[in-house]
Amino acid sequence: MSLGSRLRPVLGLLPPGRGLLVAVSGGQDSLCLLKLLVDLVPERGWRLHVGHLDHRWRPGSERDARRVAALCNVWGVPFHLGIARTPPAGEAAARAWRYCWLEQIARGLALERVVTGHTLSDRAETVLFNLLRGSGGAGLGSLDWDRSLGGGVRLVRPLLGISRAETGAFCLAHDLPVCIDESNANVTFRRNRIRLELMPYLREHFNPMVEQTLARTGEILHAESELLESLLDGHWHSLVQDGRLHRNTLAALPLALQRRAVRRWLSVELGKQPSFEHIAAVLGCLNTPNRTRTSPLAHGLLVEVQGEWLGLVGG
Ligand SMILES: Nc1ncnc2c1ncn2[C@@H]1O[C@H](COP(=O)(O)OP(=O)(O)OP(=O)(O)O)[C@@H](O)[C@H]1O
Repeated sequence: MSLGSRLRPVLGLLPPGRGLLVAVSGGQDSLCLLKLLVDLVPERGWRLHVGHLDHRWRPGSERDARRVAALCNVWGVPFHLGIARTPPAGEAAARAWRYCWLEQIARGLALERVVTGHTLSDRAETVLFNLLRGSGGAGLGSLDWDRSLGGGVRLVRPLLGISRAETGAFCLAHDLPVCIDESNANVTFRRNRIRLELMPYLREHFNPMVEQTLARTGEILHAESELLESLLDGHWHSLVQDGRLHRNTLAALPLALQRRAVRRWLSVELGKQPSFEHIAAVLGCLNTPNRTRTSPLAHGLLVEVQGEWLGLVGG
């Protein structure tokens, strides 16, 4: 079956006539995505735009931008370029900058969707990456088809059912000018080691379909995580008041929801994801005497028992 036909079942995420900002790095996944979408424009009537970000991480990075711009010119798709003023320090900063820029451009052009070229292979690698870091279901299922990017813009990943091997073959068959990112071969990055060393090992020695299997695990865990989050939503109102957590309400929840509640509460109050140890420390205060305190969690803040409530105080 062609990749175009494989995409059909998920086209509901990209309704006809909508404005789409396609994030194109110039690599094989996003070029494949762009070509598939361009071919569908006559039928779907989308208003397509392309966004490319130059991190300025390596000399000559502007070459990738020129290549993508040239292709957009040939295909008649408006091209937008974001250039980092100073190169982002690391992957996480780069990702935050990319999504923030893409959302702003999309909003400025009144485009409802940002579309990225994440594949089934990315999803499988994310499951492994987060498993090795010790994530729970939310982290393992974090890469999904569709989520809010903020500002009324949604982030859609239509290639999550298609592997990197397939996007590579597609680009070859259509003679697309794929940009090679040499940093992808650098195995000092943990993600690259998973892709280049761990995944081939697992494929050879454990399961030839390991990518598909892990991607499916990600899909299952995402749905289960959504269910738990919606159950938590139902309790939130009685759990949290004025930034404090109600101890007895928390204690009455099943352990899985207790952990999620504390995780959500601390993420909001601390502005960062808490560790498992922090969550356990807070749950350790469920039956302790008044004024019991945890050790400091972050930014010099710790959790204190305040009668019926758990609150954050400076250490
Ligand atoms: N420099 C870029 N310019 C435009 N889009 C990009 C750029 N880098 C990545 N993207 C978009 O993000 C997709 C995923 O890229 P990549 O796997 O390198 O990012 P990631 O950081 O691993 O993803 P995530 O943001 O989920 O962590 C690409 O297919 C593309 O759509």
